[in-house]
Amino acid sequence: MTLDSVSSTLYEAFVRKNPAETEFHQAVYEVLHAIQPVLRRSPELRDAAILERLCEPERQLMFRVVWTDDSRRVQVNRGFRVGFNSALGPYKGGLRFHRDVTLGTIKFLAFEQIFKNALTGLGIGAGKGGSDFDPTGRSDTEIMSFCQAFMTELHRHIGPATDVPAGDIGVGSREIGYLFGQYKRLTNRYDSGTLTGKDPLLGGIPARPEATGYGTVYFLQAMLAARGESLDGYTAVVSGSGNVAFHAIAKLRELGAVPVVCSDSGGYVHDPAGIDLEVLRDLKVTRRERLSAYPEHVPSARFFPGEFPWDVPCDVALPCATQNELDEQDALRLVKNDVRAVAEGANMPCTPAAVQIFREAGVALAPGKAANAGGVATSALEMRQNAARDRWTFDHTDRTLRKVMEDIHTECLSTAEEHGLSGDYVIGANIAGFRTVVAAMEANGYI
Ligand SMILES: NC(=O)C1=CN([C@@H]2O[C@H](COP(=O)(O)OP(=O)(O)OC[C@H]3O[C@@H](n4cnc5c(N)ncnc54)[C@H](O)[C@@H]3O)[C@@H](O)[C@H]2O)C=CC1
Ligand SMILES: O=C(O)CCC(=O)C(=O)O
Repeated sequence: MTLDSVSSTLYEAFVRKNPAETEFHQAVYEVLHAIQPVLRRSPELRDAAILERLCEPERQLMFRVVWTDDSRRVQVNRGFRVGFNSALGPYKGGLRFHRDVTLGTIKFLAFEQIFKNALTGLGIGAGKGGSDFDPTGRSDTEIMSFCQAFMTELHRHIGPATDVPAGDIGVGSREIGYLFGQYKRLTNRYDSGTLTGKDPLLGGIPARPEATGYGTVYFLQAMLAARGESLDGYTAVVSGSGNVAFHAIAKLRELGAVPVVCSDSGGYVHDPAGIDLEVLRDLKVTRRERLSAYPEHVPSARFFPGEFPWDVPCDVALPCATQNELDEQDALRLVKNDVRAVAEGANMPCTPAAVQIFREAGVALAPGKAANAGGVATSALEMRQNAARDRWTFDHTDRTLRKVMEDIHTECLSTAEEHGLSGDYVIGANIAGFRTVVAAMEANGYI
C-alpha cells in the first residue's frame, strides 16, 4: 500500500508532528491510502488543507487521576479525552481503561471514530478517552473509587450537546454507572444524555451491550449474502471474550454458525462443539475469571495458553479483542485454511500487512470502522431515547441496529464499486466516511 508523492509528504510531516504514536500513524496511513482516488478527482481538497485539518484533533485533554486503593495507598493515573471532529455533532466515542493506554492510543481510536460515526448517518462527531488505569484484579470499590476520581476532572468537559462518552475495553455498564453517578453529583444535572451504555435502570437503551457484537455479525451476514453465501453451518473463530466477542458469539450461534474459539490475553479456548454461552457468561461476565478455567466446565474443550487462535480452520474470522492482534502470518494461515470472510469487531485488529494479504486473496474483509459501528450507532439511539424521555424496547432497538448495519454495508459496497474496486470494503468504508465528514466540514465553513 503506497502513497502518491503529495500524500507521502503530508504523511511524513504528520509523523514528525506526532512522534512515537505508531497506532495513530497506522490509522491515518490507511485513510490516506484509501482516499487517494477522491483526492485525484477533487484536487481542491488538498488546497483547503482538508487532510491536515482531519488529522489534527480539535482538542486534547490530559489529566491527573488520584484515587485510593483498598489498602489506603494513593494511586496516580493519567486520564485522556480527545475531541477529534465535531463537524457532524457532539464528540462521541468510548472510554478505554487499560494499562497500555497512551495519548497515541486515544488519538488513533478517536480518529477511527470520525469515519465510523459518519457512516452511521446519525449526526455524531468523534471523540475517545480513557486511562492507563489497569482494572485487572481490582475490587468493586477500587473500580468505583477510580471512576469517581476520573469523572471529577472529566465532568467539566462533557455534556449531552458537547461530548458524550461511553464504554470500550475495561469499561462496561458497571463503570458507566459509577461515572454517571459522579457526573450527576458534581453537576446537579440529572438528565441521562451525557453518557451512553448505561444500565436501562439509569436511562440506558436495551440492546446497547449486544449492539457492537450483533452489528458486526449483521454486517458479516450482509457481506456473505452479497457473495451468495450464508452463515448457516459456517465455522467461526472469534478472538476476545469481552463485550463485543461475547455478543458476536451469541448472534453467530443464533444464525446457525458454529463459533468454536474465543480468547483472552492469556490464550484461547477451542471447543469443537461450539462455545457454550452459559459457561462463558458465568466465567467472564459474572465471575470475571480467566478463560483458562473454561475446560473445567466443558471437558471436551482445550485451552491454549499464550497463543493466538488464527491457525484454527474456519470459514469466518472475527477479531474482537484489540488492535493489531492479527498479523501477516496469521492472515496467511487463515487464507491457507480457506477463510471466506473476516469481520473486525475490534478497532484496527488486523495489521496493514494482514489487510493486504486478505485483499490479494479475495477474502471479504469488513474494516472495524464499518463492521463495529453498531455500538456507537446504538449509543446515538440512546441519546435520542434520552432526549425524548422515551423508552425503546429491545426488539425496536435491534431492528433499527440491523437496518443501520445493512445501510452501512450497502454504502461501503456501492462506494467501492463507484471507484472501480468492487467488493473492497476497506476502500468503500474509508471513502464513504471521508466524503460525509468533509461535506459537513465544508458546510460548517471549514472550521
Ligand atoms: N464496547 C463497544 O461497544 C465497542 C468496542 N469496540 C472495540 O472492540 C474491542 C473489544 O472491546 P470490548 O469487548 O468492549 O472490551 P472488553 O473489555 O469487554 O473485552 C476486551 C477483550 O479483549 C481481550 N484483550 C484485551 N487486551 C488484549 C490483548 N492485549 N491481547 C489479547 N486480548 C486482549 C480481553 O481479554 C477481553 O476479552 C476493542 O478493540 C474496542 O475498541 C469497538 C466498537 C464498540
Ligand atoms: O458507543 C459509543 O459511543 C462508543 C463506541 C466506541 O467506542 C467505538 O465505536 O469504538
